[in-house]
Amino acid sequence: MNSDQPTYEELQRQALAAAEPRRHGADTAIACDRLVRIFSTDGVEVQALQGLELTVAQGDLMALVGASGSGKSTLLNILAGLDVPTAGTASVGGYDLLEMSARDRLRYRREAVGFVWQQTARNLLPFLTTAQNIALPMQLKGGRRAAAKRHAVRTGELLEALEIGELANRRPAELSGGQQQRVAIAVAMANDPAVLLADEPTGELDSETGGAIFEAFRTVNRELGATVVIVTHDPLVAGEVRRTVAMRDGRTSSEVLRRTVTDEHGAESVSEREYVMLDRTGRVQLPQKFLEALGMEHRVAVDLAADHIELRPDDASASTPDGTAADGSAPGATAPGGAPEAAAG
Ligand SMILES: Nc1ncnc2c1ncn2[C@@H]1O[C@H](COP(=O)(O)OP(=O)(O)OP(=O)(O)O)[C@@H](O)[C@H]1O
Repeated sequence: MNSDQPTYEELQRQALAAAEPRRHGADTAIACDRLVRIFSTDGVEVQALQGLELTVAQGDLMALVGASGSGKSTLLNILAGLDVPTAGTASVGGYDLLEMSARDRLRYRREAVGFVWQQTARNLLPFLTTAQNIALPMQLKGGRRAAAKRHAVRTGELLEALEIGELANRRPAELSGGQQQRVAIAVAMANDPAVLLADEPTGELDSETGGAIFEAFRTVNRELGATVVIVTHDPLVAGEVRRTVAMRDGRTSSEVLRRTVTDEHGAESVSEREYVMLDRTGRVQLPQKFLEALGMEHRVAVDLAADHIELRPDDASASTPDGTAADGSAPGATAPGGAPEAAAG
């Protein structure tokens, strides 16, 4: 037997390790591991989530992007406690989203997460004023009678933080779309949730108003300490956050991290870096544009270098028996235009 071949015991150990749930640090707000959601309608199954992995740290402000049908809303509904995954694990703010009892689920939705919908009208009760809409989630949560004073204080804090104090006594019909969304953010933050989720919150607004709403999310993230996840098609929003995660075919496929760097003259600029997800079995999903640029399909040649891994187009069929490529170059030569490189851990 080839000595490079793993033994049966090694294979068994690797399989058991891969099946173990991932461990997450105490500063993790959202952790999804191999999340699957299958919908069945009229005997047809749709795999909306296909083993999705996502970790969001406490205090993050993150955008989730992806083509229509990639599974963004499905994920958000699960994180909001409105839908239950078919398999995998998901936890938010310490709540296990698969194992929750009906009672815990209700408490989770009232206290642990806040939600802002795209349809402005869906976020607010039309017959209540702004202040009453904000106070309602606190009243539903219940508590002692003395809580009324605490509710009023919290309502005041949110009116001030979101700069909507002058709208306190107006009903939703007396507010613009942008004002309604700012009130909706205040309502979602009423019970001080660990996580604030928003599905296309700027989708019905013009770009200037959308920018102001995004600023409101930034405020609750910075000043009220909420972890914020925004599903968006808006490139302005996606380009403004530190982390943008892209979904493809029911999985997280890549992400862009941005950070502000200061040069030796003190001038600040934003540097961007794109990463692809590496799952624990070693799978990566390479950007389609890279694959197309080098005509890569079916299989690629892979080599380990000192500090990275190199991927090249499959040249096996073009090689001559002595190992030189048909074009005369040495085996493993860098492909024209440079080859995409996968992150090495
Ligand atoms: N309740 C459902 N029943 C059956 N199929 C569903 C259901 N909800 C979503 N799907 C399917 O799951 C897949 C993912 O849908 P999802 O709404 O999560 O995508 P999305 O990325 O949010 O799309 P969009 O940007 O258009 O809102 C799609 O193929 C969709 O048709």
